[in-house]
Amino acid sequence: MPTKLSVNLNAIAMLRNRRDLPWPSVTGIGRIALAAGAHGLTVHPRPDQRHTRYSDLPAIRALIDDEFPQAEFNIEGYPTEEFLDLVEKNQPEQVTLVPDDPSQATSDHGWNFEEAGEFLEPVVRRLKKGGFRVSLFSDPDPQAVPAAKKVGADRIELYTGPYGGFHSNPEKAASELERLGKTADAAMAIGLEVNAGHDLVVDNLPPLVKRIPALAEVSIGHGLTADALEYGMAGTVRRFLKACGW
Ligand SMILES: CC(=O)[C@@H](O)[C@H](O)COP(=O)(O)O
Ligand SMILES: NCC(=O)COP(=O)(O)O
Repeated sequence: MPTKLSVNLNAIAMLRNRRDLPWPSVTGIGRIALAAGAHGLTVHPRPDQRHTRYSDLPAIRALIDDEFPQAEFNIEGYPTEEFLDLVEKNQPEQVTLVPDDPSQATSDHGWNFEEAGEFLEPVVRRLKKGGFRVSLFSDPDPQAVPAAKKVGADRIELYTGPYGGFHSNPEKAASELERLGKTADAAMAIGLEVNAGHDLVVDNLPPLVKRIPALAEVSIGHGLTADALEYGMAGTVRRFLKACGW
């Protein structure tokens, strides 16, 4: 089966949050993404709610339940008590735990499983008891994978930021791709499923899914939203010109 696509709505929410107006609508864009065939929706609510707001989550849950029951809801974030409560209230199919600090602009590294193992183990147990699939954001490091398995996760999500960042350096991108591939091989060999995300775009996806054919899911926000603007801009300008009377 090809890799599933979960559309991350954080960039849409951040754009909406520039004004006290309801557009672009996070659920409206989520509906368009699911109607176009996306397999799920991802949000990464942070404590300052500068992207997805906590109040967006029930509406996304209802959108999936009412209109796209085959789709999955993936909530990402650092597992504070507030975050775990949010997860339990909104019942996603998947929770992705990310070691990000509230001051970070975006996620930029995976868990250090040796250091965080004791902290993560009861969190993963609680989430799994609640019926949620648990994925752990992971750097591409094949040696680290057994520790991820030990804390009880179902999946790891490979952090693809450096791979995406080497878009103009094919040699470095190829070596980073191999590190991602070796980490995925190591994870799958011990029964972990593998997701991937961060700075993925139309150009860097084909080599990634070729190197990791069993990649379960990619979650994509920034690059996908940029493409939606670029490819949707011409038609939108024409609608506005028409509204001006042209
Ligand atoms: C875990 C991960 O890589 C994404 O959730 C990323 O943090 C996207 O979130 P932002 O678009 O809010 O940076
Ligand atoms: N988990 C990664 C994600 O959801 C999206 O990251 P990005 O495409 O916005 O970099």
